Amino acid sequence: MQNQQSTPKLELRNITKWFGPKDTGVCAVDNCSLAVQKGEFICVVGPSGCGKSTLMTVGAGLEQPTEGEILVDGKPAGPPGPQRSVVFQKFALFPSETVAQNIKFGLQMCGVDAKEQERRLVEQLKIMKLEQFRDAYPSELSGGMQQRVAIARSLVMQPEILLMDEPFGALDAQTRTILQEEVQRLHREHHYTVLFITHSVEEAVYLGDRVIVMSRRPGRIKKEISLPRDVVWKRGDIEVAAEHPDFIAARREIWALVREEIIAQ
Ligand SMILES: Nc1ncnc2c1ncn2[C@@H]1O[C@H](COP(=O)(O)OP(=O)(O)OP(=O)(O)O)[C@@H](O)[C@H]1O
Repeated sequence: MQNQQSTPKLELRNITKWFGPKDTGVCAVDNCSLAVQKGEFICVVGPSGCGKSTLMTVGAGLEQPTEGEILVDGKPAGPPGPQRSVVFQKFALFPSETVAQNIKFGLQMCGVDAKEQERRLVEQLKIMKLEQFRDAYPSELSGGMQQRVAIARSLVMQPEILLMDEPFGALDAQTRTILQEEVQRLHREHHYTVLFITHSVEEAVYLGDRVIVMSRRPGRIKKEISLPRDVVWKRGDIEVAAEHPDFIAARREIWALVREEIIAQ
C-alpha cells in the first residue's frame, strides 16, 4: 500500500516549534520530519507533553512552525482549509444547531449548493450510523454519538487529509472500542490519509499502518514502526486483533519505547 517512492500527501519537514521566545520559551517539537503517503494511516504516540498535539496543529496549519515547512503533495501547504480537516478530543459542536446543521456547516461556509449539501449529509449520516439523530441537538446525544457527529462533520468536507487529535480520549472504554472499529472500517473502505495522535499504544497498533514514537519533550521522532495493513489482525475487531501474537509483540515493543521516555522525564 505504502509507496516510499511517491510524493507524500502530507510532509512535515524539519519542524521545530517554540512557544515563546526561541531558546528561553518552551521547545515543544525539535526537528521532526514525517511523511504521510496517500491513503496511509499514521499514528503518533509518546509520553504526555512530548509535543504530539503541537506536531498535529502545525501539520494542520493551525500553528506556524518556528522552523521547517509543511508540504501537501510536495508543495507548501498554505493556510488551513477543507483539504486538511481536524477532529479534536473535545467535540466542539455548535450546541444550538442540530446534528444535520452541524454536519452541513462547513459545506455552507464553502458555498456548496443545497442539493449537494443534502446528498453529502445523508451519506455521512448513513456512514456514521446517525440517521435517527438527524434533528437532535448535541446535548441530547451521548459522548460517542457527539464524536460521530464531529467525525461526520470532517468527512463531509471530503478532506484529502484527516488529522485526529485523541479523538476518542474523552469516551468511555466501550464506546471507544466501537469507534476504533468504525474508524478502521472507514479507512479500509475509503483509504483516507490520516494523521492520528493517541496516548494509547493499543489503539495505535490497531489503527496504524505506521506508528511514530516520539521522545519526551522536546519531542523528537524516536522510532517508526511499520504495521502492514494486510496482516490478518488488521481486519477484525480489536478484541480479536489484540490476541494475535504479532499484535502483542508490536504493542510490547512500542510500549517499551514509550515507557523508557516516561521514566526518563
Ligand atoms: N500554546 C502554548 N503555549 C505555551 N506552551 C505550550 C502551548 N501549547 C503547548 N505548549 C507546551 O508544549 C509542550 C508540548 O505540548 P503538547 O500539547 O503538544 O504535548 P502532547 O504530547 O500533545 O501532550 P498530551 O499528551 O498531554 O496531550 C508542553 O510542554 C506544553 O505545555
